Amino acid sequence: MLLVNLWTLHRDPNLWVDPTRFVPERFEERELDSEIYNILPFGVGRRACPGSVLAKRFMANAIGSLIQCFEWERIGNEEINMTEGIGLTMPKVEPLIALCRPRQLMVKVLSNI
Ligand code: HEM
Repeated sequence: MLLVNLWTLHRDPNLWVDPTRFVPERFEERELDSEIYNILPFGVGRRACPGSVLAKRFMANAIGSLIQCFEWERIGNEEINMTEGIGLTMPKVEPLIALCRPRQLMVKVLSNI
């Protein structure tokens, strides 16, 4: 069995400028499905994730809905500690606590669900 270390690949300073900085703009210029093998969130080849198309669509919908339907605020002003904890889903050592409230336009919609 061959396991590819995606964690290291996605943080390799030879492949990424300032790899641990959150810079979503770095993906603007290209498609994730391109032939460039320095980002493989869904694996590659015959055993690659069969749910990748669903996941990408769903993520855009989920994040879009969270932003469209709710106002988000941080609690506190201190810098967010991004240190990674141990676990399969990469938890943060310090959980991020945020406050959300439905946007005025959404109160009626959400109270009917
Ligand atoms: C953000 C969401 C997701 C990520 C990052 C992700 C990532 C991955 C990765 C890295 C693999 C291993 C690929 C390999 O072995 O090279 C995998 C396998 C798999 N994923 Fe996903 N996945 C996601 C969502 C989904 C969804 C929504 C489904 C199903 C609806 C799904 C179903 C599967 C299955 C069945 C496999 C095993 C494929 C095999 O071993 O042949 N995944 N996924």
